[in-house]
Amino acid sequence: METSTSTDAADPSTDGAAGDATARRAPGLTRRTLLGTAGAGLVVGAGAGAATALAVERRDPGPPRAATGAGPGLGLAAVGFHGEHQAGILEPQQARVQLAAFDLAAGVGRDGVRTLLRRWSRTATRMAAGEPADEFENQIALDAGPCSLTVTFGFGASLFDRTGLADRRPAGLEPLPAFPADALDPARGDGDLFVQIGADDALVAVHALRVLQRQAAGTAALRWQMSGFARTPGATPGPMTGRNLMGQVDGTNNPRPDEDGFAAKVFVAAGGEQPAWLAGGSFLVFRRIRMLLDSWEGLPVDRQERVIGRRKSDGAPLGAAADAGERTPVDLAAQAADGSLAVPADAHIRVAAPAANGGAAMLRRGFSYHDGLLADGSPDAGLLFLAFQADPRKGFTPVQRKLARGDGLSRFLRHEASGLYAVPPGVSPDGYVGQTLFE
Ligand SMILES: C=CC1=C(C)c2cc3[nH]c(cc4nc(cc5[nH]c(cc1n2)c(C)c5CCC(=O)O)C(CCC(=O)O)=C4C)c(C)c3C=C
Ligand SMILES: [Fe+2]
Repeated sequence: METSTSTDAADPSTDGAAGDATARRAPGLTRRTLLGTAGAGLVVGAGAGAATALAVERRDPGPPRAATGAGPGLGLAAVGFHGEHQAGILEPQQARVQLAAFDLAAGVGRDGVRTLLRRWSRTATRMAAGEPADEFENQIALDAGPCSLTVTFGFGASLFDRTGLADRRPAGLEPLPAFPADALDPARGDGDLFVQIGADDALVAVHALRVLQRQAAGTAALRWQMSGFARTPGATPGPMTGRNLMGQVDGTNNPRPDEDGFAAKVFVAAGGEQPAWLAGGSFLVFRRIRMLLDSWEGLPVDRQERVIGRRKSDGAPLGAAADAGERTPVDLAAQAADGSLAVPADAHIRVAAPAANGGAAMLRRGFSYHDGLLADGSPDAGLLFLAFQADPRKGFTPVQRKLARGDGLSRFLRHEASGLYAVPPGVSPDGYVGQTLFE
């Protein structure tokens, strides 16, 4: 059944990196959605393979979240695995994420990785369509639909040495520099292969990770794994940008897919400095950033707002009118009643702004985490910072250099793990992720 899912333009004013209405498809493919089949009364679950085969070859996140809300629509929404770019970059953030990195087993080379990537791609295609996962199906998500599952793969710098492909390693994978106050645990960062699994249901996300992990047995083993979360679709009366664990509206000033130069900020261009195999791909910077929440929550709200440079209630920039909103343009020259800068000199948005960093920009798509308590009783909680960009040497690195030195927010943060990955371009229906590198 064909559907007429409404727009091809994304609307980042909603609660994800790229809004709720992104609709793309691989060239030559029809747009068929699970919701379309659901309209005909079809029940979709992990065991409903034959019935859902219709919906495999396209990428479509389904209807706007506001219309979907909670309930069956949430489970039925599907994002096809195939497309120009990998899924999980432009789509709105799902409620749950699993992040993991794998290291190759000793002696595994290019052929072994190629075989694994073929299997992972085939299985990710099936799971994204709500089909059972090949031979390692474990029934964890048996009754659920795909819940907007996306599986996004990345390659760490070490993969290129281990597979004899050092000459094809992108310049953008140059290791990130050490930043002041970094307290990184190497065991929880980097890795040969990386995967970001997003879904609007925790079981669906964990199911996908378990399957990929078992498929990799003998070829690659988990190096680290982390779980994160964001706002559940339908939790707010209407679509809105989500909040982080500091209570701030977070994600407002992300580059927007409908703005000039968006692709150049986020995706690797053909014919540029990066190798041809990565054209249409991206780079992903990952940082596990713990928030010192006990200190933060002891700060009065007006001081919290000056640390960021935005109002906590609605995310409007400081210095803007009372009826301003999150989308009101930031005026960095605005003055408070006493003549001081309304957005202080060390406010996070002033220090991080592209205008203050030679235009450096990135698409932030972070998730919160809360993993219990540390030995001192403080929460082990914060942000799994994820930022897609065309070149980290022009995006993340210069911005983080400035933040580490002069950002008022950094007093409340600890960077505890880090990873940098080349994210290959999207996959064609008869191909596999990383094919342009491995063939
Ligand atoms: C190096 C890049 C960045 C890191 C690391 C980072 C960490 C971080 N940020 C917040 C909360 C907010 N960040 C906001 C804006 C913002 N942050 C960055 C970059 C990094 N943040 C940029 C480029 C921007 C946009 C600046 C601009 O152009 O205005 C905001 C404001 C709302 C928004 O625009 O998203 C918040 C809130 C936390 C909590 C955090 C680490 C845990
Ligand atoms: Fe930030």
